[in-house]
Amino acid sequence: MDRGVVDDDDADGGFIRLERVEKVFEVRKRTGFLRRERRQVRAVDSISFTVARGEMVGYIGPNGAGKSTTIKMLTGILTPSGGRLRVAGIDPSRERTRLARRIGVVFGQRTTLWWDLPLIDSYRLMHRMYRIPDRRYRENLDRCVELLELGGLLDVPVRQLSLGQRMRGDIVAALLHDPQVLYLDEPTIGLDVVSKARVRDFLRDLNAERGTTVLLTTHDLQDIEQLCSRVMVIDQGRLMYDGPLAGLHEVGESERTLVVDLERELPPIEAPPARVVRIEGPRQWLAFPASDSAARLVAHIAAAYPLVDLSVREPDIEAVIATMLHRLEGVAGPSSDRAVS
Ligand SMILES: Nc1ncnc2c1ncn2[C@@H]1O[C@H](COP(=O)(O)OP(=O)(O)OP(=O)(O)O)[C@@H](O)[C@H]1O
Repeated sequence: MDRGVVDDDDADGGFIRLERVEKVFEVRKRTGFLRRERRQVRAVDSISFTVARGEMVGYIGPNGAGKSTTIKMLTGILTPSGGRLRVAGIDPSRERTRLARRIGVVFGQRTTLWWDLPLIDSYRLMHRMYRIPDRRYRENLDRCVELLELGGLLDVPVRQLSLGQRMRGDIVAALLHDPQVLYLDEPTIGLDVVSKARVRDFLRDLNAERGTTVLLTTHDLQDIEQLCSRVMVIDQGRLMYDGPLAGLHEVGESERTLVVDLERELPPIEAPPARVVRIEGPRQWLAFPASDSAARLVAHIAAAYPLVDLSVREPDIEAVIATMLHRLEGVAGPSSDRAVS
């Protein structure tokens, strides 16, 4: 890192700001009986971006792309090997404790709650650990518990909670100290449809009411679609795309699928640009560009065909990214960052 000064909060246009940030890991690999080879893994490779205060941004990419490494640098757990990084004007690895008061982190696959304690005891411990003023703690707790419908679960030990309940419990824990930034790593993984909707509604309200800046890592495109106006795609440590989700669908040529149940077996539905890709009795599957409106297509089919039911299936995030990367490589070689605006 070049210097250790503390800037004002987003005085120069970014609440979260990365300039050519790198993280290189040294790994030793056994290559023979007593021989080990040293190798460098460039987990994050010269990434630059800014996130404005109050933005909700998706941060996605294939496994091993460098997402967690970025988040760990943003929380101060890891120190960058190069470049410059600031969150709310703070250099995370130098002032981790000061930063901790301003950020909240939720890891979908892990919990920050005490496994054997009732939920409320974990919150009480956090109240003390973060030295949250009593009134603020009470207000935040009451509000989060009400909105996430955890009232009846506060006395239940964490290990007895369902995954969805535990996840909501973790989100409350991350918000008790009123953080300005929230990092969410797979916050809806493994949740049922109702729990996913509840978590997404809550995050949307939090962002609208408090202006909390959110960086979201997910494998669920609907998380991005419903929460983020902007998405960044990282691959092999490099930023490959930064823009709206619709643009990612375009560059990834992704398609959604409309599953239509008709009253009876009929010839293939005609609704261009959608095309029928499968028919089984009265059920037909239609693929259409993911950047197109599903509502228009549904209205057209509903007006022209005898419908019983229909549903929309989202494209798989990995498939969208794979197509996008393939196209970019085809255009300008693997190190292209052309899509980054
Ligand atoms: N502590 C470490 N030591 C050595 N290599 C590491 C370490 N942490 C991560 N890596 C390597 O850095 C690269 C990026 O890993 P990272 O965990 O950031 O990816 P990710 O995008 O979060 O992946 P996933 O979606 O699987 O969680 C991978 O090649 C990984 O093996």
